[in-house]
Amino acid sequence: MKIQLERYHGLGNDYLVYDPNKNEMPLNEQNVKALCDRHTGAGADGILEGPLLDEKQMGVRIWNPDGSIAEKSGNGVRIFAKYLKDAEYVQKKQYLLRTDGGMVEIAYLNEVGSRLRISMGILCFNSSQIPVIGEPREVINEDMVFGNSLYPATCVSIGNPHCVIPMKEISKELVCKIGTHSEYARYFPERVNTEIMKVIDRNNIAIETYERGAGYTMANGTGACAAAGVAYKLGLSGNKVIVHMPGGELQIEIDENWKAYMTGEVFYVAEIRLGNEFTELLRTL
Ligand SMILES: N[C@@H](CCC[C@H](N)C(=O)O)C(=O)O
Repeated sequence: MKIQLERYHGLGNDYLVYDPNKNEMPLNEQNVKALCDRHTGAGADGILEGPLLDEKQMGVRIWNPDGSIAEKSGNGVRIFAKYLKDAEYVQKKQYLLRTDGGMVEIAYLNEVGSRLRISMGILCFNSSQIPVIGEPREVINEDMVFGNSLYPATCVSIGNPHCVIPMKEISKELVCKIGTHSEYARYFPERVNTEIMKVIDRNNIAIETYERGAGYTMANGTGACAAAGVAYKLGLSGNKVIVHMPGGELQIEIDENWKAYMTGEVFYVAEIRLGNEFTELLRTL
C-alpha cells in the first residue's frame, strides 16, 4: 500500500503529517530520517504523527529530522490542528491537543483553520525542568561557553528546552555558529534549541533559531514563545510582542501565570504519495 503524507508549513518551518490511521508503517528513528532527507527523501523540518487517539484527547507525536522525538513544536501544533480540520477529524472551534510536552489549547481564528491562536503552556525558568545541569536555579543571564566564545544565556522550557541569547545584531551565520556547539554543550543533558534575539522595541523582537535535531530553520514557534518569555523576564519588552523571524511573524502574549499564547498562520502545500521503491526502502529500516 502506498504511503501518503501531507506537506504543510508554518512560516517556512515545514512538516509532513503522517496519519497512522491511513498508513500502516510504524515510524522509527531511521525511517523518519530517510523521509525528512532533503536530497533523497520527501524533505522536511520534521514529521507530525497523528492523530494518536485515546479515550479523551487527540494527540500528536513530533519527530525531528534526525529521528529524535520533540516534546512540543509551535509551528507543528498549528500545522497539525489545520490538518485535523482539513481531514475532518474536528468540527469544534476550540479543543485540547496532547503533545509529549503537555496539553495545548487550539483555537481557529478563521473558517479554513489557517490562522490559529494556541495556548502553548507555561514558560518555566527552573533549571531542573529545562533541564540545565547544576544547582536548581533560574538560568538567567549566565555566562556559557559555546565553541570558544562566551555568551549571556537565559534558559527556559515551554515543554521543550530553549537557550536564548540577546544580541545587538543577529544573523543565520551567527546562530549556526553558536547552535552547532550549544545543541550538544555539556550544560544541556537533553540538548537544546538555540535562539539569538534582537530586541527592536518593547513590542517587537527578532530571532534566528537553530533547532535541536533539525539545525537552522526559518521559524520556530516554541522558540518564539521562549524568546518572548526571556525578553519579558529580562525587562526588555512588554508581555505582548511580535516575534519576527526569516519565515514570518508570530504574535506572542504572556499572561500573569507565564502561560504563553501564540497566534499565527499555516499553509497547506501538497499531498505526497511515496514511490514504490522508496516505500520498500523505508520498510527495511
Ligand atoms: N519547529 C519547532 C520546534 C520543533 C522541536 C525542536 N526541534 C525540539 O527538538 O525541541 C517549533 O515551531 O516550535
